[in-house]
Amino acid sequence: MALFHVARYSGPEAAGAEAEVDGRARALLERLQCRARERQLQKQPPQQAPEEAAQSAPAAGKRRRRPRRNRRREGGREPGSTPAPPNKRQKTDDEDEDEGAESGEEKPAESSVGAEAAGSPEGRGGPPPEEASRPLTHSLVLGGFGRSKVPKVQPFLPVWLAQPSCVGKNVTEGLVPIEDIPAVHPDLQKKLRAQGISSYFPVQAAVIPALLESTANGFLVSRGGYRPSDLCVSAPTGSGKTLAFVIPVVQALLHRAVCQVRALVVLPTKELAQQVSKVFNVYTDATPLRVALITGQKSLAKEQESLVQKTADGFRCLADIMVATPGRLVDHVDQTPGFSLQHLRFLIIDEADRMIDSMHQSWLPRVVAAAFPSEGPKDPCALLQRTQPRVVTAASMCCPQMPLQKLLFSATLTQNPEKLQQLGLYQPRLFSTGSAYRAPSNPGIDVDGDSGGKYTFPVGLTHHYVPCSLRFKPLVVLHLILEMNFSRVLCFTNSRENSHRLFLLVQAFGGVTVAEFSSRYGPGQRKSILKQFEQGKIQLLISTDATARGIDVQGVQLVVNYDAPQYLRTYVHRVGRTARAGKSGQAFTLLLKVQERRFLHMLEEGGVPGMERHDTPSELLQPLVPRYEEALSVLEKAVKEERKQKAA
Ligand SMILES: Nc1ncnc2c1ncn2[C@@H]1O[C@H](COP(=O)(O)OP(=O)(O)OP(=O)(O)O)[C@@H](O)[C@H]1O
Repeated sequence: MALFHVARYSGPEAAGAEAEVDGRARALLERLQCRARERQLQKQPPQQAPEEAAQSAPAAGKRRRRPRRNRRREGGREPGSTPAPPNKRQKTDDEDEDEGAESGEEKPAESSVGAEAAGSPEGRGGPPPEEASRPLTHSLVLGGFGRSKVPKVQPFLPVWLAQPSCVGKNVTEGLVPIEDIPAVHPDLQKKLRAQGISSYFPVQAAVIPALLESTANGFLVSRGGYRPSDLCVSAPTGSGKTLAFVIPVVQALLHRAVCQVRALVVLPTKELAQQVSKVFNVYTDATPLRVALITGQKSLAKEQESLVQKTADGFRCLADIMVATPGRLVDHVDQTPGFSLQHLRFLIIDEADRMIDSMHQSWLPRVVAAAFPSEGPKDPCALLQRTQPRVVTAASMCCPQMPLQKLLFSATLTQNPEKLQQLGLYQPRLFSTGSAYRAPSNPGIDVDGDSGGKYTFPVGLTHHYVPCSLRFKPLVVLHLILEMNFSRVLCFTNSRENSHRLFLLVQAFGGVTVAEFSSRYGPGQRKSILKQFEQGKIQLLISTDATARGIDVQGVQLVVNYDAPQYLRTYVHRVGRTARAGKSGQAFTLLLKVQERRFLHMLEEGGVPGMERHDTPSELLQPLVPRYEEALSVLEKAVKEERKQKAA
């Protein structure tokens, strides 16, 4: 820190006091310099190994929090001190918090800058408050004492992210009749009509032609031998993203000669994979194309049988399109003899932001390595031979090879370039219904690591919040369900224990057909529960976030967040189980007093349109109370019983 001591001439009348003040200033300056040296030494331990430095970074971050508390205590409250105006001070504190919450490697660097600029006076090597407040009439110390605001770092996005191809978000407007995209195969058009689909939704109208163009010359080489761009698609829940990739993939593979795994769809859950494979089955029906579902629902051996067949001269592939969860996919890459991804043309990553989060399982590098094997005998047919794509040169272009095109889909696609970089996208193109990236004013809000801008919601969805107390939360849920009398209500909790207890309580209360969906049940049971819910046999399904993403159950009219979701992305997916495909739906979130401010701010930041407050006056709840009290005692007994059984 630079400190300057400027002595000023103040006239003969001040000559007496000058010596005293000068001495005091000099002493103060010495103390400051001494503290600054000490701090410098603490900050930079000599010859610290890089690993140590990396490990010590979070600890340093923790240490920094303490001075902030001191600052709050000291700043402005000490008698005689010169505080900043209260609102301004508050704002600076919030900003520090934001910096602390920001993820990634920039965090320590940014935080330390923040600490320098806004730390406690002591922490900065400044004077203690009482000294700082004394007027220094003849000395002026320049530099470092002002609460200078650290300039915000503006995100610099690559052009493809900053300027996406815009897609209409309203699926009831801008529909494109099926016949207006003649590039889609007549057989597929027929199947679409047979499914009751007469027009493409906006995202389909944008993505299907783009994908068909990249496969216009067949799936082996793209137009002119060039490698096609990878596509990223960000569109609201229920806007028809599944068909946006199913139709072009099926069409590209329709005329394949030999069965090989050419399209691979990776999804985060078994239920979602099952749902997507069902859609593929519809559109590959009466074609030679085969779809394999690889999720671990069947034994590994059974799945192997559906993927490869041993023949006299090697192995025969049995699937053209594979729909898989990442764990089981890697099992097959490692353990299934004859399993090959060397002919993979499309890698579709659905719920891409969630899949990026699961990259620690390193499923993607394994898939890419399997698609571009570096060892083994070379295929004599040059067109089918592949090497990992590198820099495009004249030489690399002379021998065209089958590209591997990555297609990413999500309602909450990350706009964080660092996260997307992990996917190794090639000249990506983004189709988005959202507004361009807008850094939130409080990045600490969306602490799931993706603080990128706003999301778009289905137009037919209305958002409500219900202030309530912890004690009456279940009663409020019951009141909502009984009051609204919807036939399909999906209620989310934050844990399987909460789901189970609420299920037991509602069951004991009676009057509602209820079921729970969580990891307490096996895949078979979960499948059957979802089916019953879809058939309308279950009125209220209480679920963990296992059904929050992608699950497409027709006719869900109401989503209740019994436990408020912690992250905006979770909220987007949960409430997206209703108001799908242009229908209307309602979302209610129960909020405790302490949650209200943060939650409403999070939603405002995320671009949730018009959150309405829905009060449930106690007069309305009162008639339900006696039954509720009874149900509570039944729940208590049931929980005790379960504990006993567990212990036994
Ligand atoms: N063009 C269309 N016309 C009518 N209905 C359609 C059309 N396209 C898709 N649908 C229906 O819309 C519903 C939602 O589609 P889909 O599951 O693909 O949405 P999504 O965008 O993937 O949603 P999420 O982000 O929640 O996974 C499905 O029931 C599907 O059958």
